[in-house]
Amino acid sequence: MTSAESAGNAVHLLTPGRIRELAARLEVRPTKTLGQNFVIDPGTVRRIVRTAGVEASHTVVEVGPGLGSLTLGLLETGAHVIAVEIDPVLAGALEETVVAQAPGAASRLTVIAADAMEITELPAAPDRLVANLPYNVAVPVLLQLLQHLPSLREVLVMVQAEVADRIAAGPGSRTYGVPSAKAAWYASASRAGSIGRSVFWPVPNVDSALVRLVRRDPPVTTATRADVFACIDAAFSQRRKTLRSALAGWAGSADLAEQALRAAGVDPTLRGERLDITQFAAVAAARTAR
Ligand SMILES: C[S@@+](CC[C@H](N)C(=O)[O-])C[C@H]1O[C@@H](n2cnc3c(N)ncnc32)[C@H](O)[C@@H]1O
Repeated sequence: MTSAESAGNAVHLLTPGRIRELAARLEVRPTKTLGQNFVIDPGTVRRIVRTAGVEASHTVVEVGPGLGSLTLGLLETGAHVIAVEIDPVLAGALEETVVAQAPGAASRLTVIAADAMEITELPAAPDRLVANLPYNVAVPVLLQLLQHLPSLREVLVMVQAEVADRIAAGPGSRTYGVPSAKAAWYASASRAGSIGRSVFWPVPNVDSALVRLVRRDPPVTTATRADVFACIDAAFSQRRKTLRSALAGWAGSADLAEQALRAAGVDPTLRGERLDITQFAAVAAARTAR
């Protein structure tokens, strides 16, 4: 490779100064509604990309590229990136930013101006999701993409630390709940590190953390995913109640809930926080089979 070619392949990550400049030029006023806290520290971008294990052969979907900090880090690996951004100003500016910071990488970027909650397919099948998710919709976006993009094998997302704990929690833990049980339908989840507040602009008032999810097969069951998710929602809608009462509305009555629980081999006096995804699937199947 000639030095001119290698210069063309260089990727310049966004520095805090460059981010300020871009934001001023685009007149970006970060909004809380869209969870707009931009990463301004190139070291953090590299850490996320390294932790995600992104390689040149990967096609990565990034939700919420914002000003492009993480997008450039992902492109630096040689991967293809499909970036889905809801804010039309940010979506419209991303390609130009990439051309300026990484001219040789622009052909590996596809920008989609859309709400990630409405994504059911993409122009190419991604094998990775890597994103600094908008915090207010992090869990629904994650579940939406795991559901509609079966090619996704691994996910590394930055979310609010408390949400990371909830996604990664196992049965019996205080933080185990709807996000943990539903995520477990698709993948095994674990915490992959903490991120300090000072790496963002504007500085958020919550701590952040990384969560890794690795796709696995859902439990074998005769119930549909929708049945199982309805059972999970009912079990946690009244967290402090026993499953017999919490599932009464869902099953038709407390007696019917008890029948389904017993048929699935689950003690009706337990609370929902004790059940793993396989047990939720068994309870949902037992009700369907009635
Ligand atoms: C936490 S910021 C991350 C920005 C950038 N990735 C970074 O790390 O600096 C979240 C981004 O998600 C975008 N966003 C918010 N809701 C969205 C949605 N439903 N679909 C797609 N993008 C969304 C915001 O406009 C914002 O750019």
